[in-house]
Amino acid sequence: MHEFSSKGFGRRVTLPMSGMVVATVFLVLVFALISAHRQNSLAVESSTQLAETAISVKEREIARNLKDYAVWEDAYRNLHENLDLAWAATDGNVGANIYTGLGYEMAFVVSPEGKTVYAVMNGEPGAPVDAFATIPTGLRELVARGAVDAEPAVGFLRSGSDAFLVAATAIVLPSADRAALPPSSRSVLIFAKKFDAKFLARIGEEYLLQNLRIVPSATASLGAAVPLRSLDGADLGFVSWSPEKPGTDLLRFLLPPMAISLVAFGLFAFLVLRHTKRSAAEIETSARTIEAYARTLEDSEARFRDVAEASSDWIWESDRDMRMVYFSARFTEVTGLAAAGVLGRTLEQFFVIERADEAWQSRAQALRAQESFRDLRCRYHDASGLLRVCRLAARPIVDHAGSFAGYRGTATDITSEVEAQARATHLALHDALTGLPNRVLFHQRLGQALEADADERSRLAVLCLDLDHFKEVNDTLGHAAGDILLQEVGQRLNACILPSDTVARLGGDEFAIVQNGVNQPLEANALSRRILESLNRPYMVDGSELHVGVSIGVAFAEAENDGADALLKNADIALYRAKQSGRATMRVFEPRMDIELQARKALEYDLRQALARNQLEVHYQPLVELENGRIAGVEALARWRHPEHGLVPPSSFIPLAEDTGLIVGIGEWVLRTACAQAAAWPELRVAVNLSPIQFRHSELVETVRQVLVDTGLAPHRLELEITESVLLHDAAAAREILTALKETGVFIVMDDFGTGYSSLGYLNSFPFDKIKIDKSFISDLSAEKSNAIVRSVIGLGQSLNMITTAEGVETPEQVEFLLREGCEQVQGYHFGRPIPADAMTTLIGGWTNDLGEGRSAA
Ligand SMILES: Nc1nc2c(ncn2[C@@H]2O[C@H](COP(=O)(O)O[C@H]3[C@@H](O)[C@H](n4cnc5c(=O)[nH]c(N)nc54)O[C@@H]3COP(=O)(O)O)[C@@H](O)[C@H]2O)c(=O)[nH]1
Repeated sequence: MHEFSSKGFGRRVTLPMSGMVVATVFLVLVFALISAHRQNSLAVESSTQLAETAISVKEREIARNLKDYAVWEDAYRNLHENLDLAWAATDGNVGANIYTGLGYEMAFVVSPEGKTVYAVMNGEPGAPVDAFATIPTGLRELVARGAVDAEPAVGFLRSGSDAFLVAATAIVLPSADRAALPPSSRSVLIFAKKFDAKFLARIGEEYLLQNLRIVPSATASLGAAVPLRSLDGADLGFVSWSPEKPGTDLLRFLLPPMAISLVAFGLFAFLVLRHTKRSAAEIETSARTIEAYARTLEDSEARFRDVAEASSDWIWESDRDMRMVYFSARFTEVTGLAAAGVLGRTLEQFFVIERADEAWQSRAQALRAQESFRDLRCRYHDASGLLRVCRLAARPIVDHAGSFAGYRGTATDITSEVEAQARATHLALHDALTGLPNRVLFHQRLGQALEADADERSRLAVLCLDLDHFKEVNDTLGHAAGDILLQEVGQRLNACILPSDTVARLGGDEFAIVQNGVNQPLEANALSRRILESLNRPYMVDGSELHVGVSIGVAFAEAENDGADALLKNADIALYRAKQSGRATMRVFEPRMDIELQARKALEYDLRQALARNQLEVHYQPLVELENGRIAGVEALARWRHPEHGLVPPSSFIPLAEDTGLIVGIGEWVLRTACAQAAAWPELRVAVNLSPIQFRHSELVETVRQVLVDTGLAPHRLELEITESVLLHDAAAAREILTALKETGVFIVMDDFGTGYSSLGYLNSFPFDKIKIDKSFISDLSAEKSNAIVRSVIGLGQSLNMITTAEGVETPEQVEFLLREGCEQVQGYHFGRPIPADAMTTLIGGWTNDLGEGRSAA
């Protein structure tokens, strides 16, 4: 495209125009100046001629006047033949009148002998003046010529510093033949006119020559001059004047209006140019805009081409019958299909509209109504036969008549997007570790199931599952092993359910199942049994055989229950109850469970306040040496004096304290209180129970050490009772802690021996000082089996050099049996119930050695 610019316009139009204007002005000026100069020159020329004429006239005039006096008979008689001065001067014939009348300053009569015989100087006749002395140069030659010439000889001669126009001629009779007269016989009359300022002024007036004057040189001329030369060629100066200057006058006349016209023209030209320039600039702007539009259009087309070819979209067109008539090149690149093979097929033959698309109906309607549509999701088969997903958008093509002529639109292959979306949805709804539905999907499924009618709802059961001892697997074998275990659990659960059921991992070791059973609650029971049986089977993880059970809580949907959350909560309460019931079991939700749970929560709340409000107490139960009946020590047992419920036994709040972690604070408080109390008693030992939770607490050893220091109790007077469960968790760590505790000097007691695994290995490999036989064996001593167990434990203690204590001794028969079997210590109601510290202080003071009487402390 031709570039149009205001600069270019300036170069092409403004400058030539300005040049022409300047050239015109210059030419007019030059012509005016030349013309003025020529006119001035002509004026000088003509005034010079005039000046020359004037001089010539004055020459002729002096010659004529001279001749009038010289060619006169009276003059011949009185000035030549006889010199009659009276005639000349007195009579005034050739006297003062020469000056006053004719204006000649000098008049001389020179005799034939060349002598000045008469002179009139400035109107004074008869002055003895020698003409040749007055006019020393050139006069003789002039006189000589005048003497012979028919006409007076005229010329300019200098007298002093003045120039004179001098004329000389012979005095003759008018009738005389000059040629016949010898020159030597002639007297000559001379007139001289001084060329002074006055004379020149008069000439100037006559001949209109301004400022006529004599100047010494041409350079001093007033503008025009003619030289004055004497007859001998001597320089007498110049007659100069101020010639008229019509050219200059003309210029003076012309230049101002011309200048004004020029300025006006220049201004006009400037305005025209400026306007033109502005117009040019506007045109240029327009041209640029058009150019920019054109470029934008080109860019847009290029962009469209690039986008069309570079994007995954392809462009398609259909005719009014929806038959495909055009595909862009991208179509083949994306689908692998040849456009020719598809052209001619209808839109709906190639694209299958996805009816699952939420808004598909309105979009499909728009398509049929020949309106614009977008986001119409379709499927199609690519060249390899794979089903792919694309999104269509199109606008109707309208022909010149305004009728629908087909569609033009884009198709975007969104297969990857849809797949990614599906993956994301799966991830959002499934547990990454097990692949099971997660809590979100579980809620969706449960919600959907609950939307069914009352009949179907009554078949619905929710099972909440929690693995038993999973935390221990995680803690001992690490999280990787825990993950493998969870995956295995997921697979086993999946194997237990029916396809209509949903099993989900809610988090950690919690799972849940939505079961659709025709015969509820039978089917839920059956499923629970299957799960208990399946999950109880050992797991092989990293070459180790692991055992984890599962606790199950089941809740059934009521015809009008409160929804998914309520159902799940009920199942969770039932699960809690299953856990409380010793794990590895199932419980079905009952409404009272909820009440109990609420009560437990209230209790938990109160327990949190108990320590701060001094509601806890320590009671002491004596430990008696069976052989001599003396009190060997006391067991410190926690009590909670609740403001409303009265004295709460530890069995009601210790498990709660353990579940909530409050046991750490409570346990330390019991330890400190018991040690402080024991320090006040004589050489009695005090036994304090350590919860497994306390045992796992990292600061246990330090706490014990510090309490002993603080209370001043000798370490050997403190017995710490632990149960087997402490050892189960992490045997190595337990050994380390027990050893550290042992090093402080305290006694370590194995409590409730016989209730757990009762591994003899524990007794051997851990530093126990005492074994306490659980009261369940003592109360059952009538049974043969219990007898045997108690006997063997006593024997074991003896062989391991450990003290054996039997707890829960209530009858003399039991005492007798234990005495017989060699049991060293006893504890039980037979000897005394747990009592407050004051009562124990009193009891210790009054205690006798009377075993036979079996006095009770309670
Ligand atoms: N971690 C802690 N545990 C504690 C603490 N205080 C108590 N406990 C544990 O609570 C359980 C129940 O204790 P308690 O209700 O005090 O019962 C003790 C005795 O009263 C009871 N006992 C004693 N003699 C008899 C008897 O002849 N018959 C009978 N039925 N019961 C009797 O036995 C309990 C003491 O048992 P043990 O600890 O195994 O020696 C109990 O397990 C306590 O350990 C505490 O501060 N921390």
